[in-house]
Amino acid sequence: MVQPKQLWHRVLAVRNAGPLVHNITNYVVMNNTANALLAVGASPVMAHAHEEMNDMVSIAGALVVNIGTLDAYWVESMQKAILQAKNLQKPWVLDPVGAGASAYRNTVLIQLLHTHTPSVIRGNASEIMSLAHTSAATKGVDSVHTSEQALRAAAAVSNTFDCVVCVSGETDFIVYKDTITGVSNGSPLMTRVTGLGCTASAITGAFCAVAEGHYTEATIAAMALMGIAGELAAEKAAGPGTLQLHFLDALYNITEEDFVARIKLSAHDAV
Ligand SMILES: Nc1ncnc2c1ncn2[C@@H]1O[C@H](COP(=O)(O)OP(=O)(O)OP(=O)(O)O)[C@@H](O)[C@H]1O
Ligand SMILES: Cc1ncsc1CCO
Ligand SMILES: [Mg+2]
Repeated sequence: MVQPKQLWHRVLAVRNAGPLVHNITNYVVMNNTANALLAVGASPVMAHAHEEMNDMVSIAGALVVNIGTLDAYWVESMQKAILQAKNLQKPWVLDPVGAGASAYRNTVLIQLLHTHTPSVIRGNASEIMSLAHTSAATKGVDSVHTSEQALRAAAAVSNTFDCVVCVSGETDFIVYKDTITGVSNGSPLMTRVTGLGCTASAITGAFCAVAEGHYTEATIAAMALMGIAGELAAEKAAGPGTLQLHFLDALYNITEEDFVARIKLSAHDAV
């Protein structure tokens, strides 16, 4: 299994390189996501005008596509950006927010996935199960399943699209084909702040930008950083409001000592 120190080096790589991450994301989370990217040392840009998709992807280290607040114009932006990522061989991360909640979301997801296979898909359990057609149940953008329940679906999606799949939850599972790594950090209070899953996907994009193709390890490192920062923040927070503030500070201030002492990794057999 990957060593905590190796993962820490990926945190440092993001801080040192400061990659630009191009996000096409939802109205709800744009500000939190941009601030979280800055806190880990990356540079965010949120953009969706058709006219600038090619230029923006060409200067970015990674593209993150999040379907949280969809409309037809944005879908075309997403397709243009994904095609440019394909042409320039840049990593792209898909956050299938609300997969299964509407027929429109499902149709768009199929279009995006067939435009070019993502490097990583990061979603909650219900979203990943919807992508694998193993369940149609969701509660909008929130999961009604545990991440363990989505493991078989995650493996199926990874095999179908030949990409890394991360299912978040109490334990985050990072799945690539038959390799499954669990990250059991985090706090239940994280589910009471909107868009921390979207933040996880954006940070995964930053880690992929400096990963030189090692997207599984990049995703494990990003999810461990999310979880540990969430734990550190929850220890100081009085509720969701202050969790959000302490979370950004924890992302920014986290040390190798915190990271290595707190990380909870596990290896799992194929399901
Ligand atoms: N019960 C839990 N215990 C600990 N950590 C959790 C728990 N549930 C979620 N997390 C952490 O919260 C973060 C967001 O994951 P979550 O599964 O809530 O995403 P999501 O449903 O896509 O969120 P959103 O749609 O609001 O962006 C991840 O880093 C995950 O590890
Ligand atoms: C609440 C919400 N609705 C659409 S996107 C979003 C942010 C969390 O996914
Ligand atoms: Mg989500």
